[in-house]
Amino acid sequence: MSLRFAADCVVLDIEGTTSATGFVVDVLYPYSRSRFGSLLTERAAEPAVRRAAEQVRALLGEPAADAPRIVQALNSWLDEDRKATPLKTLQGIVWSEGFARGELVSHFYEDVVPALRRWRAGGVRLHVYSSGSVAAQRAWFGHSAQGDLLPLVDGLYDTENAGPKQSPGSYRAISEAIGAPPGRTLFLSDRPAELDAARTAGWLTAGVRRPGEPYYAQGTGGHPEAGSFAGIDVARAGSGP
Ligand SMILES: CSCCC(=O)C(=O)COP(=O)(O)O
Ligand SMILES: [Mg+2]
Repeated sequence: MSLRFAADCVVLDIEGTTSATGFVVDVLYPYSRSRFGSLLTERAAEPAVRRAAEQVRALLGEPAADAPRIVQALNSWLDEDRKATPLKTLQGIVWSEGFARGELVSHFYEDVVPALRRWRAGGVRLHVYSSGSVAAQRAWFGHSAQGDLLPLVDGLYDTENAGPKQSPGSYRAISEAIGAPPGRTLFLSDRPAELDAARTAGWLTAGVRRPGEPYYAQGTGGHPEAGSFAGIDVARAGSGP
């Protein structure tokens, strides 16, 4: 059964929704883990690295934490899959360089790219909102197995420029930035708590529930449910779904 929405734009979660969590955890996480040491020592003076290191110290409540202590904290957050903003910033630096060198190629479920093209051809704007940093998102969409998907995307949002994904205020901030009414904005995610926050902000929601993903057993928490993007029809509000 298809879900039908009248919406002007779609906002996409990545991990568990457009792409497999297993790929992120098995391929991307080890790639960043093995490079944090050199990033935090050899490149500590780079503004983005220095700023993220300060954010880690603040989160730890340890103003004097040195590079090995920061690396230890990052690795334990990786073990927990904690979506801490400085962890995501540092991963984004490492991953973008890996994608640019051709050492990484991103994964999208096979139903995703045809649906993105279909919705966009119908005049629907596409945005991304992920815990992964904007730099990581840009690299992810720019270096997929299906080619460069960035031309399909109108805007990228993360926990730095929008806020935490389980906070309704973040969705309000994105509505403000993209200039679309909340009631004509559809959020697709695998996590019920994110969908709840989006709905509180007045957005349309659909839970994407894919077998094998961590939130599959939990269900969508009462949000409309789709097993893949193939089962989601989006038409611009006013043009009839
Ligand atoms: C290109 S981002 C890589 C995935 C990632 O690190 C992440 O945290 C994604 O979380 P999401 O909010 O998309 O579920
Ligand atoms: Mg997700």
